[in-house]
Amino acid sequence: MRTPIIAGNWKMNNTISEGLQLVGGIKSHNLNQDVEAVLCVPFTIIQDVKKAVENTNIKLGAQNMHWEENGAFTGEISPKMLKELGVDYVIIGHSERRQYFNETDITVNKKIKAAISHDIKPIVCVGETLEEREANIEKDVVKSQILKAFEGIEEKDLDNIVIAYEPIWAIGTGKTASSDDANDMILFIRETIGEKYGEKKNVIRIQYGGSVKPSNIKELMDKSEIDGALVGGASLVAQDFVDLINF
Ligand SMILES: O=C(CO)COP(=O)(O)O
Repeated sequence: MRTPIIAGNWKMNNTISEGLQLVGGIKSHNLNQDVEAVLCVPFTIIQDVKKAVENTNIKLGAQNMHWEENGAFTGEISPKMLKELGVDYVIIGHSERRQYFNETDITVNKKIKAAISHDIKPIVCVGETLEEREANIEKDVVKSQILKAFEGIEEKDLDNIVIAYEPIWAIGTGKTASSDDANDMILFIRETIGEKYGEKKNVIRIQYGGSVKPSNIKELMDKSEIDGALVGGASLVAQDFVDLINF
């Protein structure tokens, strides 16, 4: 049985005061304890959100990190720094980072390895563009992203890795992949993991992301292969995030 995991990706939103107000709104509700709830917040708020979620089951995540522990990498944040802040999860290879900040399959792979070696759980993002889907190559694209991301990753680490399938055309557009299409791709990702790791494919958790909201979460979560959601816009509204966790 895989524990459902619903993670909010705040992206570049919320000052400290705005973020604390949002967390306060979320905490004022009862949350389904059978669902793992994660907040992936900007670096500037991590310490404050960490304090705010003490004594709750809400987990803390970052949205990116460098793979080195320290060094001459101006503007970067290292896994060691995140670990000291008590971060549980880190999003790796989000499509916005691949698109705007030159994230590649090679850096994604290095970051996954660095996260694991620092005991931070990576949420590894994959997904195709609209052009790739229209050209019917979406599965080739996603398979290639998965195989490159997992290069050199050991079987024992799969318990601590989450994959997020986020079709780029569904992010922030209001267009959700149909629950059948999302389930179909996530099954394909699971089979790809199975080709490399055998039965371990059944333990790795795979989320769907892209315009997930309270009105479509249940249909997605009812699907056999979908273990959770990575949520942008709807995670910025306390009531919506609570409704997602309590789907
Ligand atoms: O990119 C996403 C989460 O990482 C999805 O964003 P939206 O939920 O706003 O479409």
